[in-house]
Formats: sequence, structure tokens, C-alpha cells
Amino acid sequence: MQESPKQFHAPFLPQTTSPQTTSQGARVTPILSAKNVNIFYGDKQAVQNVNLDVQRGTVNALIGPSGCGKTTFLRAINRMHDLTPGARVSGQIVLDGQDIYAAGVDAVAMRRRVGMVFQKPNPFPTMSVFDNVVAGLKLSGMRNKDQLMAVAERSLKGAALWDEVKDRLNTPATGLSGGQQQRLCIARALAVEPDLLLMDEPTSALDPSSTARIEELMTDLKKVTTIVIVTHNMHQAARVSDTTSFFLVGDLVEHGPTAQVFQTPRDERTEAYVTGRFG
Ligand SMILES: Nc1ncnc2c1ncn2[C@@H]1O[C@H](COP(=O)(O)OP(=O)(O)OP(=O)(O)O)[C@@H](O)[C@H]1O
Repeated sequence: MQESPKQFHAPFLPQTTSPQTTSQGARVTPILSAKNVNIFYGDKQAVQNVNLDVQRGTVNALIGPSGCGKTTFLRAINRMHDLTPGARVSGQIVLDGQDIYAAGVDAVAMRRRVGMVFQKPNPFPTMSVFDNVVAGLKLSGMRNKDQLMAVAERSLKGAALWDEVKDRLNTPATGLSGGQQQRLCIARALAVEPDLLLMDEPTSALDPSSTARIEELMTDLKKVTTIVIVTHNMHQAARVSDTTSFFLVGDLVEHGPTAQVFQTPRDERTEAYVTGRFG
């Protein structure tokens, strides 16, 4: 008799799964592929041999206990470790067909395609709301005021902030609430039309209503980009993500559609974590 998959009680039931094929059954090329990725800080290895595909237009959650390597892996996706003394990455991270660690890749240009939103909102403190949103575009040479205004409006609408700030675009960004500042950071990231948006615990400094707004926003953002989010909050992972990757002491233990990872995990360590037996 064939054993049926185990069903665990997870008090949060995700609604969506990640498409791996088109309706015609053709395989979809992932926007991001990590291949045999190892990450070191000096002699200490923080991430071991990670292999992971991320499909376009999805939200992908990285979960696991503190210190398991989630942020370390996330930061490798836009080569942020280049800026950390002693940090080293081996293996390949292929973004839209190109290994971002290959010789000759311009890391600055690559980072424009991969937006990042951090745990604490970090608007440029001396700039207005408007200037924050268009800062990246100005850096890349866009000067036309009408064009900049159009992008600012589109990005602020994309980040569900336009209605709240349209009458105060020239006031300091630091005058916004914490939740508004985080949506401003999302608008700033969206302004350059990133292929990928990395979010490192983007709601951990926010109150429940601001958190809910950003979670709703993530679902909308899948129409224009692909999201990889680190979260400590398993309910959040279950609510917002299509796929979930469970990390433990630097290993990617399990990766799959969120419903499967939470309800019928293949690995008993995943089961123990998602049912709250450790964390
Ligand atoms: N700059 C650094 N130098 C040395 N070791 C580091 C550095 N950053 C992280 N580490 C170590 O790498 C390991 C993975 O850390 P990382 O921050 O990626 O974990 P995490 O899963 O994101 O944890 P948390 O959920 O607490 O943020 C930990 O042992 C951590 O102490």
C-alpha cells in the first residue's frame, strides 16, 4: 500500500503555489538560480552548498532559526558581501541567465536590477519624499522633471503610498511614519524597475497594520517583479509566499511550494520547525 503524505497541523494555510510550468506544460526558466553556493566569513562557513531556483513573478520566503544563514544568502543575491571584509562566496548565482559572480560583471549595474529593502526603513534622511524615490534615476542620469515625476507617481502608487504623500512630495522623508517610510523605501526600489526585490525582514520594525499593508503590497508587486523575503514570522511566510526555503545551520534543508513545506514537509527537521517544536 502506498503511504499517503503526512499532514501536519500548521495554523496558517497559504493560498497559492508557485508555477513551474506554463499552461501548455513547457518548463519556465527561473529568474534566479543558485548553484552550489557556499558563503564564508573568514574561515567560518555560514552557508553550505545551496541550490535553489526562483520563478518569475513569485514571492519566495527564506525561513529558519536565528543564525541559520538566511540574511547571508539573501545578501549574496546582489553581491553585498563584496563590501564585507573577509566574506567570500563560491558557486554560481545566475540572474536571468547571467552568473552575477562571473569575471567582468559590473556589480554596480547588476545591483540596479536587484532592489533591496532592509529591516529598518532607511530613507535618505536629508532628502524629500520625491527625491528619495527618484534618487536612483537621477544617479543614472535622468534629469527630465516630467519623466521623474511620472516615475515617482508610478512607484509611489506601486508601493501603495501615493494617496498619503501626493500633497507632501517636497517635505522631508523623515516626517513620514515608520510604515510609510518602509513603503517609501519600496517605492525607491521600484523606481528603477528591478528584476528582483530582496526584502530582509521588511516588517519586523513595523506595527501590525503597517505590516498588513506591506504584506498586501507584496502580492500586488508580483505583477511587476519577483520577491525574495527573509522572515522570522512563519505566519507571514505562509500568507505571502509562493515558495518557501527552510534553512538550518547554513544548509537549505527544504525548498518547495509554501503549502507543501508547511503542510507536508519532506524533512523531519522542517516539520519540527514549522510546527513550532524549535525556533
Ligand atoms: N559579517 C559577519 N562576520 C562574521 N560572521 C557573520 C557575519 N554576518 C553573519 N555572520 C554569521 O553567519 C551566520 C549566519 O548569519 P545570518 O545573519 O545570515 O543568519 P540569519 O539566519 O539571517 O539570522 P537572523 O534570523 O538572526 O537574522 C551566523 O553564525 C552569524 O553569526
